[in-house]
Amino acid sequence: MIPIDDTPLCRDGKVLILAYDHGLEHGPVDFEGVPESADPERTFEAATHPAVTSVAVQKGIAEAYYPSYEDDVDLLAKLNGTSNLWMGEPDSAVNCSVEYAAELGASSVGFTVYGGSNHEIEMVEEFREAQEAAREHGMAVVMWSYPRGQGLKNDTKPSTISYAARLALELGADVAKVKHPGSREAMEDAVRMAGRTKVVMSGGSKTSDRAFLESVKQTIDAGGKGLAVGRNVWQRENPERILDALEAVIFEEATVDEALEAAD
Ligand SMILES: O=P(O)(O)OC[C@H]1O[C@](O)(COP(=O)(O)O)[C@@H](O)[C@@H]1O
Repeated sequence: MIPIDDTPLCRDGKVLILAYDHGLEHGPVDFEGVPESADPERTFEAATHPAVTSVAVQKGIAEAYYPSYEDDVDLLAKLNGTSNLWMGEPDSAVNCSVEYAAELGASSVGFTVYGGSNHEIEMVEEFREAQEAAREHGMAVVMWSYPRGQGLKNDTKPSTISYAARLALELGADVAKVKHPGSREAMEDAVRMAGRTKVVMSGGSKTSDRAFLESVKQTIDAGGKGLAVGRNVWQRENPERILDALEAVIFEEATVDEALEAAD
């Protein structure tokens, strides 16, 4: 574990990762509601908001767009990913090395592990290689810890999320990105299981401002350290407005009402 509070991934010990790997993970369907969102520059612009600690993208987007933003935005390079065209048991191809992520200017790396998948063994072995290489480069490691597979029917069950958080600690991640398990108590248990690994909530599909901010608030109140979010920011017509509200909830201990007021 490295002292990630001293890295750009954190601000005051908290984390707000703006994720934009959906073009690979879900495909163009995610850009349909707000067609401008297909342009990566729009998300890089949003990532210049002071609430955002890092932007998480795949190698190709980093190569093509990050050079114009490297002075203003911190880069988290996602090292693996799968398209929605893949119909097999959950798996994720490693498409970028830690060495290349460092060359691209990333200060941290992200890696998906599908615990419980029939491919868990290989994924964990690939994670080991990435985690140890990241240590050599002093880069923080964020695990997208998403238990899923044919044996797992409910991937947001509290016990599953606690296990996801624990997997991240056991395998050496600095940050565990997990789905919201449905209540503050369940998130508290996940935070407890993660020990010194910071827990951040995964944003999920777009919901109302209030519902989304309430889940983030629950995460912070449960001891979580922030959020890794995509659709709930850039699928909005005005990403800046929700980022203002997120800044209030995550970094300023605001209530949801106060945050909504601050954003208006
Ligand atoms: O849970 P799913 O549908 O596989 O979503 C994976 C996507 O969710 C994220 O982990 C977080 O983004 P969202 O906030 O949009 O859910 C992305 O990095 C990734 O592309």
